[in-house]
Amino acid sequence: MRIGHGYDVHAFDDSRPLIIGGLNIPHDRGLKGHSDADVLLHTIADAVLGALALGDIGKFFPDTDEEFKDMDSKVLLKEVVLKMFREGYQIGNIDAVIMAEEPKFRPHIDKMREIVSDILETDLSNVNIKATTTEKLGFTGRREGIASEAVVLLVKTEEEK
Ligand SMILES: Nc1ccn([C@@H]2O[C@H](COP(=O)(O)O)[C@@H](O)[C@H]2O)c(=O)n1
Ligand SMILES: C[C@@]1(CO)OP(=O)(O)OP(=O)(O)OC[C@H]1O
Repeated sequence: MRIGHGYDVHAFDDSRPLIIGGLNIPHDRGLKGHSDADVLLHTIADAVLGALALGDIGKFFPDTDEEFKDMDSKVLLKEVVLKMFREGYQIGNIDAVIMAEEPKFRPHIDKMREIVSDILETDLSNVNIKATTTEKLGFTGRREGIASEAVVLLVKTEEEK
């Protein structure tokens, strides 16, 4: 078994749509980034790479490379999942949190879990996603951006889950 941790932050950007967990979330602003700025999927990808001791998404998808401009982060996460399979691992379980004062994510969480579990090729019951405000404290509390954090457990493909 291997454990991994991911953390990511993106600032709000009035000119972009809000894409989190592979979903377009209705909101008056989105997030700034080289890609579609899906902070949750980046966090999960980093957690998987971390568990494999393969570094981070910036190593494989540099934000200086035009190829990854406005990239769909579902594609990015899928590529990380393929690396995981090549290393002989699969998802044990994952637990992620989105930190944001706004918008409310609760109504979208179940759909996000479906999208993430499909990409990770794991059962829905292995994926937990939650959201919290930071009680108006810090940069998330000031509505300057959104942060996300995840932990993931990987198991050898031949191991019982
Ligand atoms: N952006 C958010 C933040 C929170 N939630 C949901 O509200 C619950 C209460 O949040 P607190 O920060 O006051 O603990 C939280 O457990 C989430 O279910 C949300 O949907 N979107
Ligand atoms: C995903 C990448 C690549 O398009 O760009 P961003 O959307 O800026 O995301 P970030 O989490 O800052 O870093 C990873 C980047 O390399």
